[in-house]
Amino acid sequence: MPQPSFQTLTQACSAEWRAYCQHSFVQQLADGSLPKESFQHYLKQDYLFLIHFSRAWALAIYKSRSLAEMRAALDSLKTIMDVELGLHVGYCQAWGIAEDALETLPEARATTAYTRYVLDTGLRGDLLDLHVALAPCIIGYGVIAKWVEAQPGFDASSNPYASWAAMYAGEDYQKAMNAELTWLDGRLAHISDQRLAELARIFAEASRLEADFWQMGLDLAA
Ligand SMILES: Cc1ncc(CN)c(N)n1
Repeated sequence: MPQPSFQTLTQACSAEWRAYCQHSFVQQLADGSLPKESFQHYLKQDYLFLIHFSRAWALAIYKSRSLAEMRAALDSLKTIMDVELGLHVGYCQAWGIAEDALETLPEARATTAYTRYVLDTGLRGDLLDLHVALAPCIIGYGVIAKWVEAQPGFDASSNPYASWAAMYAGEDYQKAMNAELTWLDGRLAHISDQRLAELARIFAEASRLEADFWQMGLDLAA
């Protein structure tokens, strides 16, 4: 039997992974038909989401057992704080929403559910539990953005969400995603079947919460 890897997790949770990666929010993003209000609602909640995910990566630093692991988690934290949050602030400024107004937005239930699930999983589990809970986020968006850009209906010159896709398909984000894939593949290679089953449950739940996050954007849900 081949060694377990990140791909083993996506295969074990194929329904949840597909429902997340091929959600209608993503499909509408790719063909440019996503209503602007849905994207705005999503992106404002994502600003709040990223603040909590920064906390989760800070927890990964705390739970690390070596300097190499600490540096890897710090790199992911910096990708969120320096690359992703910058894109969100830029979009919101163009819509006339200042950064301090974003921080005081009320959190939608989907934002609270997902972020607190990941933080709780990391607090009660070990570093691998935490990384698996974070994987649909960091790896999923890199995969989704490449898929969006490869769609025949995607036209970067007219699609209103092209800069969103470009950031996640771009070099900095893809580098962070690949570093996470390498780390996960290395750690998953030697685990037992029982541990794999535990981690697959975490991965499935985090993927389901990602799909709920897209749905929150579509429904403009509070
Ligand atoms: C909900 C969500 N999931 C993932 C990502 C990509 N880090 C994000 N910005 N937002």
